[in-house]
Amino acid sequence: MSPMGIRLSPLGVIIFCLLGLGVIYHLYSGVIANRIASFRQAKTVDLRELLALSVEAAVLGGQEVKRIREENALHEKSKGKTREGAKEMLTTGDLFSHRKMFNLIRNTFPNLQVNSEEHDDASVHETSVWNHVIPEDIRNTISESREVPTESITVWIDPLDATQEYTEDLRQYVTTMVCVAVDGVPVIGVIHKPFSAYTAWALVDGGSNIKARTSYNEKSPQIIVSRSHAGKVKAFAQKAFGNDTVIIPAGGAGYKVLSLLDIPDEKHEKADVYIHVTYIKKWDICAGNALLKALGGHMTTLKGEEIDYAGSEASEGGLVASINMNHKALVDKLPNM
Ligand SMILES: Nc1ncnc2c1ncn2[C@@H]1O[C@H](COP(=O)(O)O)[C@@H](OP(=O)(O)O)[C@H]1O
Ligand SMILES: [Mg+2]
Ligand SMILES: [Mg+2]
Ligand SMILES: [Mg+2]
Repeated sequence: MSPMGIRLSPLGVIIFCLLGLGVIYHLYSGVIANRIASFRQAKTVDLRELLALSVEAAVLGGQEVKRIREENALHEKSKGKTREGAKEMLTTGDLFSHRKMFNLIRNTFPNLQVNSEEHDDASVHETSVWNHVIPEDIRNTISESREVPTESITVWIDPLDATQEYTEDLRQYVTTMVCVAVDGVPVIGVIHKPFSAYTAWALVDGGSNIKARTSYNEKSPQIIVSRSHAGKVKAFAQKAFGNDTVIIPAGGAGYKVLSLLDIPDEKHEKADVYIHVTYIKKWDICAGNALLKALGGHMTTLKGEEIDYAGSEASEGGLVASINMNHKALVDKLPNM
């Protein structure tokens, strides 16, 4: 007899414990499975998968950008001012594209550090997850997977580049962009043009679906610059390359990088060098930097320093981008800011 007068059968105790464990397992099996899955995928990510996911995210974001423009439902507002005092615009296109792009990437790889230009205060539940199907063009170009530690990755998203031009209905300048940096070095770049359904992608030391043009004018380069955040870039370029230098003002950092490459679009302007002299953010330039790097080109600060795509969003020191020319000689021609 037990002290309480109740006799405990050992078999009964065992059955009771097993039942208890069963109930606990039933209640928490989902949680446990998720923990195991996230522990497994916490360690490494395949860059080829991440490239395919980045393309998918840029395309899906682009669909939102296009839809909102076509419905004329931009609801534009100012979210602040740049250091130089220009209005920083936010539209429904930026926000809806952000929701698609950010959530698709985070739902697929919950442990990745993803930095988007936009934020979603409404925290809308967007549950889409990538289907892990790598498109044929990527599989044909990049035959192997490449695993890297998850903790070394920073993803930069620009859900809508050239928002100013988007509000002015200058659709050709608009892009969506995804960039993946490993230890701060840009390795994946995706620039998507929603209004012409064109996507450029590249994985450094892996492959790309875009090439450099066959020739560039190194002596008297045509310089592509910002049209809405120009600062003193025109005088800067003329000081370096002479008063007759052809300056092409254009919207969007993504658009300007593509203008240096061999893009199959007659209407997309062509330039030899891209220069920006005001402050800019890493989501604006990382994808272009990765694309150029993959094709043998360069994007640096105006002093020729590499840009570190880890840490804060700020990129000080302006930028100069070129391909198939002597980048160091180009930097040496630039005046001191
Ligand atoms: N001085 C500045 N401060 C903050 N953002 C800047 C900037 N100059 C350019 N940008 C951003 O860089 C992108 C390209 O600019 P531009 O078209 O003038 O060349 C734009 O991105 P978003 O449209 O994504 O905001 C723009 O907002
Ligand atoms: Mg913006
Ligand atoms: Mg941008
Ligand atoms: Mg943007």
